Amino acid sequence: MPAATRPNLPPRQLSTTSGDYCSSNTPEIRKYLGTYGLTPPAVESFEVQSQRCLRLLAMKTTPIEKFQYLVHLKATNVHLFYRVLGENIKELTPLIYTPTVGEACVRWHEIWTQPEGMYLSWSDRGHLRQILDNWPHDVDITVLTDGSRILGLGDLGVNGMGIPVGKLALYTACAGIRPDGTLPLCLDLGTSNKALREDPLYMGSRTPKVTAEQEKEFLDELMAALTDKWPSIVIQFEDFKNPFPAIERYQNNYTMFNDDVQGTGAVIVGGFINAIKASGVPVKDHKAIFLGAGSAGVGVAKQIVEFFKKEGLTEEEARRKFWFVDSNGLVTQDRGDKLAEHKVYFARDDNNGRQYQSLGRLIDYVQPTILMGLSTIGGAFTKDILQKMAKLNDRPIVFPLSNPSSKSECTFEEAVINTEGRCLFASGSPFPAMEWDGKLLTPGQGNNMYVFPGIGLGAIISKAVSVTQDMIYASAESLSTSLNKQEVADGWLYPDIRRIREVSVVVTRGVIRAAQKNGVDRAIELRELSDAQLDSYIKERMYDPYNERENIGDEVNQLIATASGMNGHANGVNGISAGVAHL
Ligand SMILES: NC(=O)c1ccc[n+]([C@@H]2O[C@H](COP(=O)([O-])OP(=O)(O)OC[C@H]3O[C@@H](n4cnc5c(N)ncnc54)[C@H](O)[C@@H]3O)[C@@H](O)[C@H]2O)c1
Ligand SMILES: O=C(O)C[C@H](O)C(=O)O
Ligand SMILES: [Mg+2]
Repeated sequence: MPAATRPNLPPRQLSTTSGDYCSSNTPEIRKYLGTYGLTPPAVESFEVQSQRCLRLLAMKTTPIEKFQYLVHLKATNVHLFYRVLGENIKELTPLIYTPTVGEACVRWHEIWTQPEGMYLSWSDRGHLRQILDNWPHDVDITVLTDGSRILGLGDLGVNGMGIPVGKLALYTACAGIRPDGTLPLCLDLGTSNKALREDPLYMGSRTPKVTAEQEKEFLDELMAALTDKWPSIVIQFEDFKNPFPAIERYQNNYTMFNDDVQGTGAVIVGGFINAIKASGVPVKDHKAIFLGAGSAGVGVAKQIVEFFKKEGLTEEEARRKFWFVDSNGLVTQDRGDKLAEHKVYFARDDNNGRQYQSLGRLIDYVQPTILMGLSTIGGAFTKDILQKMAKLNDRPIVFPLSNPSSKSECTFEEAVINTEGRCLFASGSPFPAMEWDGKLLTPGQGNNMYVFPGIGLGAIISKAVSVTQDMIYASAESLSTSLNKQEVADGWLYPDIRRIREVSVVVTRGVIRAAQKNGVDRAIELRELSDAQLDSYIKERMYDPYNERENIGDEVNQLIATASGMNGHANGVNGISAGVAHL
């Protein structure tokens, strides 16, 4: 076949990142692009490409090398990346997200190779709206961090960019938000991490973190700029050290939510509802100890209060079911230190002057049915602690939720062994299944990845003006109903992550219905749809990498179609795309 020139086509800059050299491009596409002869001759199917990706991945020996390969794949062939991810979601999520993303953030300044997302610095204030014009796409959703509390790893400054990037990849993989509708955003407001500031490879401002007041001023400008540029944008706050003022400050005026407080609260309630059922203990008899009284711990407890209220408890009865422990011991009203505002609601006043410093002693005193960990203290649920829980309860509820794995309060194996296989378990980071007493036990993963994609998609599709408490709670309830018969029969607390796209549809529907109930939806035509119709509507709007051409881009399709005397897309042109969508 003669190598073709590019008849009737304007000059085009070829690019390695837009699929111009993709091995699935047919000879016709290669000719039109002028890449004929510049790639190996085979025209490859997705299966073959995928096989190569998985082999390449298997050749990488460390999680961080695998992470880097996947970053490269996303940058060079985005649809292939999402196909491979979608088909191997259980295996690959721990590589692009928690726990590997934790190590990637710690080493971001060493492993960075290519730009992803946007960085906005303190010195940019006054110009944020202008800078947003540099972003080349229309944005549906952004994940925003200042890097100040990355997982349980502390302040990592602009190294925290890995988190918005990872979360948004899950928005696409789990809820089908178009990749080019996502904006990872990292604020460069200085960092309290002295070692990073002094590291020659660090890529952020080498100044201490700005004050809380200055950060508010910056965020006020940013929220206005984002919404001016993209009026329907959904803004997710992530991994801020002190996120409490942000929710109160912005939730009524912007479509925003804080994933660590609200998303985490919802995902834990979702699994918790199932754990309570499985425990056999009536709601009124449960008592919970929380190790860690930070944004996530208090966020989770507040959502559980809502659940207890729906189950018939008064707010006062619900509130009194919690005992919080922070780095100074049991959170009480008479502890002698000034409690942070968010802890006051749960501070105990019935401790008779006793200040419990040790978790073990507190367990003896409270006799809890539930033990939650959001403390960032890896291994805090020791053998002794777990055995106490097992002695007190037939089915102790044990949720070590801190991330990444190294910060988990215990592993699944430790929990199973020390409770003789009886615990109802969910952890923030993934752990492998294990055999116990001839049975395969599978751990639940209580990670906000089960809900944030559906909260975001629900807010986008309903065009919500704000994200209400009812929308958050609806995501939890919907999640708890999304298990199939087999998962329920097997005693799982969360659905199989391999079904995450189906689960996200259920969560999205619940979120949209709650937006409608609260009257914050602007897409009011959706109110008329039945649940089945709404589900179809949601699915139709979800990005599906199998329906995308192999990265040849609309521009090239258009040119091919035009050159062939056809209108619109290249579907059917000389068989060019006949197979492309399903190669
Ligand atoms: N599973 C999930 O989906 C999920 C979601 C959000 C956060 N998290 C994890 O939860 C953890 C906490 O996040 P956060 O935003 O609340 O952080 P935070 O910094 O606001 O809170 C940490 C809390 O732990 C307490 N703490 C620290 N050392 C302690 C000790 N030795 N004993 C008892 N308490 C101690 C602190 O006093 C504070 O109350 C992180 O590891 C994060 O990765 C998990
Ligand atoms: O990022 C995660 O895996 C969950 C959560 O948002 C966290 O901060 O730990
Ligand atoms: Mg987080």
